Amino acid sequence: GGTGQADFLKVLRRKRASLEEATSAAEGLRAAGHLSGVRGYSSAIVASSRGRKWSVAVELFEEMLERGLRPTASAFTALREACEEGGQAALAARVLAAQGAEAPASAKPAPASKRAQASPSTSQVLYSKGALCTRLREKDASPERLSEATELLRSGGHFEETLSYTTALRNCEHGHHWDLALSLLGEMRERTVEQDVVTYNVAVAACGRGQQWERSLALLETMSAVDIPPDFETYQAASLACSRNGEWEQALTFLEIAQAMRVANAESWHIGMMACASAGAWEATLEMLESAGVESPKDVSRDLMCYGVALYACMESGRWPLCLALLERMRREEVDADAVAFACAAQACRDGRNSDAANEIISEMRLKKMNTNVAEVLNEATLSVDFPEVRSPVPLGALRPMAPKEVNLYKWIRQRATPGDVASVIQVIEEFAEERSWLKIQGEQKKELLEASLRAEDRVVEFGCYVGYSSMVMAKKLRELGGGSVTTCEVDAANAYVARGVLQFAGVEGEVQVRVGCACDWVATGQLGTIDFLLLDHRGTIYHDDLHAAETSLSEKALVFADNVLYPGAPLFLNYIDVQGYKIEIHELKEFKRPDLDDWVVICRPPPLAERREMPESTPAELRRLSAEVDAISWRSQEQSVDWVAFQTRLKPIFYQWKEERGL
Ligand SMILES: C[S@@+](CC[C@H](N)C(=O)[O-])C[C@H]1O[C@@H](n2cnc3c(N)ncnc32)[C@H](O)[C@@H]1O
Repeated sequence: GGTGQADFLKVLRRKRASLEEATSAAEGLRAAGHLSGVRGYSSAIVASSRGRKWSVAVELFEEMLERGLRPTASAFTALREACEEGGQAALAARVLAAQGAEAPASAKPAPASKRAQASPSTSQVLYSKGALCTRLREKDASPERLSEATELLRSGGHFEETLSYTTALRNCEHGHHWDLALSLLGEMRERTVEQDVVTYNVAVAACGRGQQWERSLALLETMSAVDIPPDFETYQAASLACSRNGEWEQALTFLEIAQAMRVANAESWHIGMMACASAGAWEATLEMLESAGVESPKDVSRDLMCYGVALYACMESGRWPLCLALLERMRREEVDADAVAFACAAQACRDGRNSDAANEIISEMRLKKMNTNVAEVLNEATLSVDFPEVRSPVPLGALRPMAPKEVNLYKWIRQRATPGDVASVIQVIEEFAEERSWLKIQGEQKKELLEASLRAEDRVVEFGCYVGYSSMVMAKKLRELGGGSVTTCEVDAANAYVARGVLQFAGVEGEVQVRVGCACDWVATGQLGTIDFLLLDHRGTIYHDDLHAAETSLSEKALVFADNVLYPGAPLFLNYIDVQGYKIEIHELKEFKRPDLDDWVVICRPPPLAERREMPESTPAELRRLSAEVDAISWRSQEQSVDWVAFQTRLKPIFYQWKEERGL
């Protein structure tokens, strides 16, 4: 007695557990009645596959089929992978065949000749866990849409362990769906999915963001009832919850508890100070400045951070003389003020009609070569991009050195476009490219072709997100068509953060998820889900490699849409799709805002699953040389200006000859 479903599953999941231990855990599940329905079996199959006990997983699988039960999609996938890993290719093929067979599966798995049919598109539509969780971030999602997303997560077998629930809760936090977060928390308990301190921390945060600070407090009590001790993040989340609701005194109470329990740190202290400052409690803020380094956690000192918050509090409450005194004291204590600190003081003086003092501060800023546009500095200090994948918001200022043009674009959008109106954001980006500086986006003719190529319910994967322009074009089009999802990979973290900010502003964060990293690494994780529409727009000279890696995820109706095939050029990709037997369509058009540069967009369709081949062993030397040249000029173009037109004049005849030879 005493051992619950979660404990047995834990044993099954453990890679180091022996086969005997795993078999008796499965026995334990059966004895306790946890193997009665689809969900119980499927969780056990997923767990034993993760733990590399393919034989246990297969046994459970056979048992399910005998009883006329159909495993969940993730059980199928996990089992197939476990069989493949265990060198059981024939078994893996049988599992695949059973998945392709009509539901519910019959006792006898379908013959292997049905294999080609067993692609994901013949079974139920499978969205990746990430894509479904992303929907929970939509702030104005209807209850029906939210419950559809959670139902898809459940039936897709994505809700089998702690981490998936926690991810969903985190997304609920960002979508302000505190009620859904609480109900998922309850569901975890009912289904005996293990809860940990992180699960509760996220739930506390979700209530806080949903303006339900009292429920946050109630959760702290639940934690002690279920015997999960809070950690420093719990108290931070709780005091942030209070802070968001203007309850600064309550926030300080949590700070005190955290300090008494020795789990407070500098971040906790700053959250407390900000709670006071933003609620207008300037005296309390200044008191905290005094106690910094004295009665505070060890890692706190009277530094720029504390002074900055104090200056902000005094500015907000109109105390300009205090601001001047603070600046003076910073000088004495040799704490260097930054642009934001100066700007707070200058703004306070202006508000107090003391323009002499304000001007003096501004000349000091000028001497230090800081931006002297006070409003702009303050505005940028309050702008940050905030999304579930990072623990705390990323301030725009931190992104500026890495992506100055893109940060300016983001600010442009915030000033000119309408929040939540994706069409206006798309248009403002085009205007920026027209009026300020060129952007490497799929505008004009390319945009039209992209829109015309999408189909309802397409699960789009994009390689090369940049600032999210094409992702938004697709999300908007998919909305018009009635549904679908976009997952986009971006290797440059600064671009990806800007993109997330832009997507959030446009109100499409529920349909688009940004994955930071190399496209091929994301493919390797298997987390991109099934792909109906693959958009290649990252680096032409590696399209063929990344396409090959993604091929096993392509659905039967999959289309590949490749931009920049002629300019700057993707010769090895052309060769690849030709040799592999793709159906190829070439669209001749112009590069965005470059009427002097021709380009090709290639739309192609992979051969049926059964006919797909390995990577060709050799490619013609001429093409490889061409590809190396494209790489070289592309790298050079990042440092200096290059003559693209001349380069094209040389390249074009080779591409057109290739095209003619194939009658395309
Ligand atoms: C032409 S831009 C994409 C434009 C975007 N599709 C649009 O139209 O709005 C190419 C982007 O791909 C990114 N990139 C380059 N190599 C990559 C890789 N291996 N994986 C993911 N992203 C990559 C670059 O950082 C750059 O932001």
